[in-house]
This record gives sequence, C-alpha cells and structure tokens, in this order.
Amino acid sequence: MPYNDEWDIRITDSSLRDGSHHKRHQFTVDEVVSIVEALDDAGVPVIEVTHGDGLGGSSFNYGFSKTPEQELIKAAAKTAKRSKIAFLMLPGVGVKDDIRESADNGGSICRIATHCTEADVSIQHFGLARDLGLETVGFLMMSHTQPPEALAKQARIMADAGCQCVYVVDSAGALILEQTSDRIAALVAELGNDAQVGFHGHENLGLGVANSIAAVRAGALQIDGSVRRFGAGAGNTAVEAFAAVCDKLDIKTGIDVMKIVDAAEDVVRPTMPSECNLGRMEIMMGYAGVYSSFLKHAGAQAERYGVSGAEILLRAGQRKLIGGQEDQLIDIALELAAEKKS
Ligand SMILES: CC[C@H](O)CC(=O)C(=O)O
Ligand SMILES: [Mn+2]
Repeated sequence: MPYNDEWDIRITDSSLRDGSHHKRHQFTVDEVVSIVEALDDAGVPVIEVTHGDGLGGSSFNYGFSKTPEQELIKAAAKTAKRSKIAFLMLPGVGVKDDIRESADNGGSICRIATHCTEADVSIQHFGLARDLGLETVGFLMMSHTQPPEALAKQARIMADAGCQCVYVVDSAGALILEQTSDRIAALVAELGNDAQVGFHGHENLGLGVANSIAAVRAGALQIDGSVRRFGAGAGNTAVEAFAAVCDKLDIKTGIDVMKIVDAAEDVVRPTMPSECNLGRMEIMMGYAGVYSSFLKHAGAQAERYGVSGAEILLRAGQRKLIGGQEDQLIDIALELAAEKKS
C-alpha cells in the first residue's frame, strides 16, 4: 500500500536535527532558513528541526545550542511552504511543555524517541501530542540490540499510546540488510493498520541507502535521511542518493532529484563544519554497535586522555552503553589511560 496518492513512501530530512550533533548544535536562524527553503523547493515532505539530542538537549552534558531550538523551529515553520516541520523529544531530556511550545511555534509532527526496550516512557507524551492535534512518530533507538519480536512488542506499546508511525532506529548504523528488513517486517506484522512503520539509518557501515531500500521492500512507509548525510557518526542515509535510487526503482517520493542534488552541494554543504567521514571512528561505531551521537564525545575524551578513540568506542560497544550514558566514555578513557601507564 503506498503512503498516499502522491508518494509511495514519505521521506523526512533530519539534517537540521541529527546534523546538529555533527555541528555541535551551532545552527543559526539564517542557516535553518536557507536549508528549509532549498529542501521545501525540492519537495522534501518533512523536515526535522531540534537540538541533536531532542527538545531540551541544550545542556552541559550534550552541548549547548548556539540558537535556542524554539527559534529554529519557528523560523523553519515560517519558511516552509509545503514541507511539514517535525521535532524530536526524548522523555526526560525534554518535558511536556517543550512539546506544547514546539506546537505553538509551528511544529506539526511530534517524534518521541526512547531506548528500544523502554517504549512505556513515551505513553503520556503521545497522549499529549494527539490531544494537541499533532501527527505522531515513535523512535525505537538502538534497534540493533533487540530481536525483531522484542521490537514489535515495544512498537505495540507506542501504537496503543497513539503513535501513528513507529520507526526502527539504527542509531549505531549497525544493522545489515536482512537484519533491517526482518525488524521492519516484524513491526509491520504486529501493527497492521494500527500504525505505519519507518526506518532511520546511519552510514557507519556504508549501508544507509541499501538498508533503507530493504526497509521499504519489507513494508516501511516512512524513511529518514539527511541531505549530504549531515548527521551523527558517519551521518544518515543521504537523502539525495536515496531519492535518486528510489526514482530509478520507480518508488515515488515526490522529491525532485536535480533540485535535491543542488541543495546538497550548494546550500547544505556550506553550512557543515566538514563532510561526515566514513573513517576509523565511524566504522568502529557500526562495528561495535555504538550510538552515533557518541562520536564527538569519544573524540574529545580520546584527545583529553591521550588514548585511542576507536578503542573507547569498541569498549563502549562491549559495555552496551545507551544514550544518556555519555559520561561513561570518560570512565573508559581513564581505564585505557591507566592500562597504558602500567
Ligand atoms: C539523541 C537522539 C538520537 O540522536 C536520535 C537518533 O537520531 C538516533 O538514535 O539515531
Ligand atoms: Mn540518528
């Protein structure tokens, strides 16, 4: 079943949220306006705008935003002519008033993210979002850590709470092809007509586009990416490459391929501090199964304690760290420094 009459699937661009990690949360209103203008003109249906760690993420632990995220959401909503503006919140990082404020500022899609075994903490937030008339999306983060059946049970909790599309979120970029499609298929089977299923990929093993196609073939109707891969770790599935592949496979996305490749090169790239690399650290994140947003934090601790960043990430994977446990990277760095001395 297609997404609607216009699109077979709906693409959400996350560069102004997941890209915030890569930019250390330093977006300006002018940058947001120029990116939203270009993506809107290219036909991107949804654009996500928030601090990288979601509403309320601007903090000592995660990194302070240059511009308050509500100003960015407001500017994005004022600029977009066709695209809807989405915002992300992690219960506990953000609070319900942040959802209300985002809605007041023009955000119309509320995305609630939880660790993939903790969907129950999202129940009240989906309830509020639906009461406010918002469209709802649920994020099961670090989905590689759970088998398909376990994820499907968590998806059911979100759908019963009012979530209209539950995403398999490959936060670590660790899923490989069938591991993606098996998870998507399990959610599709569990949710039926109660909610759609989506996929959010990261490029840490170079599989963002391939995994996203596997997800579509397994029944996902919403797919995330970031123009120019502007996201955490090695970045997200490149929207422009994914749109081009969909075009060749006759999957309708509504995105104009020529316009989106221009937007990637001429508008988005100049706002990025650097390209999103697929280097030693990023590959290690996919290989060891580490949350992509840990990249900058692990790099900082490696430099501070004179130890290998790739080793920090490998141990973070062995410890099965999840979002919010960034401080344990310091612990690992100290452990490595002590081993080096002895
Ligand atoms: C901190 C939220 C996180 O970056 C959400 C996300 O994009 C992911 O888990 O991949
Ligand atoms: Mn992500």
